[in-house]
Amino acid sequence: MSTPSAAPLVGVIMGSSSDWDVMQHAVAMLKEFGVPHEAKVISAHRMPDQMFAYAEAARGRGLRAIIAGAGGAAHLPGMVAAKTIVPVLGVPVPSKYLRGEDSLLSIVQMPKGIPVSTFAIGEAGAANAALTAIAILATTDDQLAARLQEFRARQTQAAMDMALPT
Ligand SMILES: Nc1c(C(=O)O)ncn1[C@@H]1O[C@H](COP(=O)(O)O)[C@@H](O)[C@H]1O
Repeated sequence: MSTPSAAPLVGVIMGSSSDWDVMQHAVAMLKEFGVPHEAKVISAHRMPDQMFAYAEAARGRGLRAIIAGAGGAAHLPGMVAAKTIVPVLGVPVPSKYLRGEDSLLSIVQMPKGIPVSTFAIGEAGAANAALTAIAILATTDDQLAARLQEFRARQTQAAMDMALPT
């Protein structure tokens, strides 16, 4: 589909560098599929002006999906979604005191009209957000669609090959 140096199609943003342990799983999946992407720390709380600028420029820069991860009072995905029509995929990052249940509820309970597609808490959510971004791109990219089908087939085979210690 694209060379790694091509303009990013997917933006991966997170509220803090402390979210990287989780969000790296989204980046790893995008890399595995060869999808041009960028990864940045953007915080609605700590850098609201930069967050607005990022969201406002996203569509014009060619981003087709934004994966936004945050923990605790996780307003980043919703606020980005408020400022762009690029699909926003929200990843709840596990928090220190409430295990990410606060992150999940902060992201998922959006008011009607401003959607954030919300994923599971943690690593699986980050990986699945990337797979959804890839699926969005695959609607107009047959090569990427074929790679996604192969990924699914490998996963099915791995499940069928699972053995139990009997
Ligand atoms: N939820 C947000 C936002 C935001 O939503 O704008 N900005 C930072 N944070 C979150 O604060 C947590 C703690 O951040 P620090 O580790 O930097 O103190 C992180 O999980 C981050 O996503």
